[in-house]
Amino acid sequence: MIGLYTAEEIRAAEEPLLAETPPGTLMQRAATGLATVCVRLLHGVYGRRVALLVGTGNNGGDALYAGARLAARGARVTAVLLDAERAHPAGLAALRRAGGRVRRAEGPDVRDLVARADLVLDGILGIGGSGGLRPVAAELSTAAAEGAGLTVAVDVPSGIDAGTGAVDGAAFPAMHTVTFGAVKLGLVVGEGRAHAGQVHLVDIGLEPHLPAATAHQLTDADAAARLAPPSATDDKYSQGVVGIVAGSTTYPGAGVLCTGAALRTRPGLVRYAGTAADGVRAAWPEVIVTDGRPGDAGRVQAWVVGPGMGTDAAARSALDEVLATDLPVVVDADALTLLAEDPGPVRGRSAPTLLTPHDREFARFGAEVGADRVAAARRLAADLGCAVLLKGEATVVADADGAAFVNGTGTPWLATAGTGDVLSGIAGAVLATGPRAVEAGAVAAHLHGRTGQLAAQRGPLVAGDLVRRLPEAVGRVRGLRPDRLGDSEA
Ligand SMILES: NC(=O)C1=CN([C@@H]2O[C@H](COP(=O)(O)OP(=O)(O)OC[C@H]3O[C@@H](n4cnc5c(N)ncnc54)[C@H](OP(=O)(O)O)[C@@H]3O)[C@@H](O)[C@H]2O)[C@@H](O)CC1
Ligand SMILES: [K+]
Repeated sequence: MIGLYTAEEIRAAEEPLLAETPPGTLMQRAATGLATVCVRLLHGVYGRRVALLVGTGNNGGDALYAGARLAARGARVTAVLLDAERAHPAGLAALRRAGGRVRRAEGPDVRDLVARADLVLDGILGIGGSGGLRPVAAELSTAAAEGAGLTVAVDVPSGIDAGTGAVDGAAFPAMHTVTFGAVKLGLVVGEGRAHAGQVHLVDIGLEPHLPAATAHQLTDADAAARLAPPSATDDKYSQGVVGIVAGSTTYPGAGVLCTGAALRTRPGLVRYAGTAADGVRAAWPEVIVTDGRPGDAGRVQAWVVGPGMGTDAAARSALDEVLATDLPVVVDADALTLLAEDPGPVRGRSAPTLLTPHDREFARFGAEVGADRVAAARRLAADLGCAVLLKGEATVVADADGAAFVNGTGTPWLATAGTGDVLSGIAGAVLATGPRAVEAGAVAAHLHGRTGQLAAQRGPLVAGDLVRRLPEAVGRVRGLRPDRLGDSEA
């Protein structure tokens, strides 16, 4: 798992490291790592035009020292100082010694210089910044974005809140972010994610001083650990039997997609109860189907309730029946609308419970999501005493105790009808294997995103494509190559 940290946690970890290393060591480590990534991204630097946007803090110092290294290798480097009197003096001297030039941000033609650069390094603000970019910095960031060159943020894209990903006003739009010591939470969630682009982590020796992270991102290996193949002793009942309460005569598709997703994720046994029974039976002959109540479906290890089920009295009664069991439950879509009216049945549960709202469903529980998506998910989870999966380009999953995951595999192609039904089916299949609800949500979001990426390789995707590609996506997450059989992997 990749630990995700706030600016305060990073600062606290830096303190002892600064005390035990000679002055300037950490900045040199940061600048060296930064320059190395830039050389790689530029495929060589000789003769390339590099513009450094330099603020008043150590973030600007990093940019100046990295610029000095690039200048020493033959790049044509110009530092653009946002406040000429307060730029990092030693960094400035190093850049000049290496042959770099220096300009004031307000100077004539600076905008053109930035727009024409092959590489623009954003050293305006790091983790010491607060609020959005001031006007001149904002204008130069726009010039960088409109230019043809690479945009690379130093540590964090200036103008984003490193701890939350919130953007208050303007922020630097980076294609890449080279971050030091540990991945900041704000680089992977909310608006910060879009501004950070691809994140590169540079080791500056911080790791031994970092606290245990309270927020994480899963890797494929982490997700694979929850998607293990059945063992030789497994039978159809022992792999986690999932029960699906979804779809209706009006919306049979939601039942078909949700059931199919559960089946394709964990095909041991899936049961279905609801009024889309005919559609589900026709689409998935492998599923045990009843058009009765959840209790008529037979024994399960986890329930998924909600997609397309409607919000009438029968739906409420089915939801209450499922929540009254002592089994793990995924609550999605229409069931969330019903639950928001009276969340009582969730508050009293002790079995793992995962709510999977999008922003509008989230707001029905009493408060808008706002710019800090991790805090919002944690708040609702703590309030209801269950896990909350808040959908988004970077889906956040939080538990009542504050443990949180930010998904790294999302793709905008997933913003299409029915993909949520697929996600809840996957989550139910994972939840039936026995993890904590927050972990099941994180694994489901990871697999759902990977499946979306896979399906989108062939162009626009629809939710049914996800269901079809799920087995291959599970294999890929587990490290299987599509052209090799599982038994040849050893
Ligand atoms: N510590 C370490 O060991 C290491 C740190 N490292 C690096 O240092 C970075 C942190 O450096 P930092 O603390 O100097 O803060 P930083 O983010 O550069 O900027 C603060 C300055 O900006 C100003 N300012 C604030 N908001 C503003 C705004 N909206 N618009 C305009 N200005 C604004 C504020 O001044 P103010 O104007 O508020 O008086 C202040 O002067 C970190 O991200 C990493 O890159 C690495 O080298 C590794 C080792
Ligand atoms: K920056």
